[in-house]
Amino acid sequence: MAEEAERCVGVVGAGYVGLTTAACLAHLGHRVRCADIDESKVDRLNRGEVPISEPGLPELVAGGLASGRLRFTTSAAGLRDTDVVFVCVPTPMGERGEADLRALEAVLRELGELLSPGTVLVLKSTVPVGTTARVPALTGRDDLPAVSNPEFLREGFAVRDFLEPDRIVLGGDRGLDRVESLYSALGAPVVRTDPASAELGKYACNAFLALKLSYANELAELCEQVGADVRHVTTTMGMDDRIGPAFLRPGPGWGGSCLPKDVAALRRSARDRGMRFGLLQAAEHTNTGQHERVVRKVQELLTGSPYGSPAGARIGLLGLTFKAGTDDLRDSPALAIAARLAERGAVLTGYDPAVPAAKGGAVADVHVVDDPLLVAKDAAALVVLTEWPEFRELDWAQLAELADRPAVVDTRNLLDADDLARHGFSCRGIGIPTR
Ligand SMILES: NC(=O)c1ccc[n+]([C@@H]2O[C@H](COP(=O)([O-])OP(=O)(O)OC[C@H]3O[C@@H](n4cnc5c(N)ncnc54)[C@H](O)[C@@H]3O)[C@@H](O)[C@H]2O)c1
Ligand SMILES: O=c1ccn([C@@H]2O[C@H](COP(=O)(O)OP(=O)(O)O[C@H]3O[C@H](CO)[C@@H](O)[C@H](O)[C@H]3O)[C@@H](O)[C@H]2O)c(=O)[nH]1
Repeated sequence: MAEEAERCVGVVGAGYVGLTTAACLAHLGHRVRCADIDESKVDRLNRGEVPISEPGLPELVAGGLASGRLRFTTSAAGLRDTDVVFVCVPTPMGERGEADLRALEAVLRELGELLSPGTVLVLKSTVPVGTTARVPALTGRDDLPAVSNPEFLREGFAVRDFLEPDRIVLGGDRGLDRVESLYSALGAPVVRTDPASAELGKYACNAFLALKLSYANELAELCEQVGADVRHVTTTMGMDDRIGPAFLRPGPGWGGSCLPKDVAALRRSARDRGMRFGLLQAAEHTNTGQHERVVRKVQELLTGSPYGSPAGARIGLLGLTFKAGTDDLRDSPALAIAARLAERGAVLTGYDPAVPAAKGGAVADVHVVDDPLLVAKDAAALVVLTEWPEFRELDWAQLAELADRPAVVDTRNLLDADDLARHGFSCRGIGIPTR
């Protein structure tokens, strides 16, 4: 990388966003110092061990450490001589749906005490409108330009999305050139705007994705009522350029560490300003209803069997993470559905390729195993909750033999229902004709 590209950049938070930002900026030739309060995480990272599952990230971290361009520290003081600092700490859902900004505010107060005049403070965490404008008050400094630079990466594609973004959004009035120059090698389109529009733009995207998904899930329900196939309906929709094919796959409901909390925070922001934003409320309502619809499908499969209901029935769960390609369990619909089944007395065994049994303690209500065959053993029903492609390749003949009853609810429409029927499985998908 050219010598002039080398800048000293600070990153606070070494999670999905912070670690990806730090490793990718080092890859682009910048000198990066990344701080996190989690000592064991920092130790592991300095040894080149990446604690999250993201394709390409271990290689970038190793490369950054080897070149000396990337270093991890537990102390924000390690960021003293940086010239731009990206804040990437969590902004989880608070008790009333609002974004909990305590970690972010603590970091800003700390940075206010140590940064050199002129250091640009970049908020990459997802924050409600008005947060960037509060940076001078929170740092106690008016010589630190503040820029809103929301992040749009998806888990499982973090490195790719960072290095090939659809757009880079920068909101602020000072320091924008310096931040933009860090990304110049990417050649991505840049939206320059005011901080409020940048902050709201991020929520607007996630909320729109959630609306699209709830729409697809409601359509799927109607398809079942009228005998249509939601896959054909959404193909028809997706071929319209104005709609597009993405985010139309029905499923067990939308989850993950971002969509649910961001929809709730946007709704809260609207409510605080006297606006109801009923569309968001409807999308959330549909989403919790979707968990219940899956439980109902399991119940239907058990009706007429000796079990009659989930009470006391062994139910096997295939997939626990909120989507395939990640090991993240935060706000996973699979776990919400597991909780509802457990409430009705089901005995749950679960398998997920990204969740080793050793980590199974983190999954309430579910006995996590390392072998999908164990999930099927004596099961009254199986439920596919995450769209891991390897589930298609399972030996379904053997699963049928192991199960007490060959019955499956496929919430991702992942499996080949004809193939399953050949092995004697009765199968219920979402919004598709029943086998
Ligand atoms: N995960 C995603 O896909 C994604 C994508 C876009 C935006 N975001 C947003 O980015 C932000 C971070 O999300 P994430 O998923 O990377 O979080 P994360 O939980 O994966 O990581 C956050 C990191 O910050 C550290 N941290 C917490 N408090 C700290 C402090 N006071 N000082 C230093 N470090 C601290 C934690 O130890 C952790 O390592 C959130 O606002 C989120 O909404 C997340
Ligand atoms: O057709 C689809 C697509 C997605 N999902 C579900 O929707 C949820 C969210 O998926 P995805 O958006 O891929 O997950 P994240 O990695 O959380 O990414 C979202 O949240 C991030 C954090 O804000 C943003 O940066 C990303 O742009 C945004 O896509 C998951 O439960 C998916 O299973 C479906 O059910 N059907």
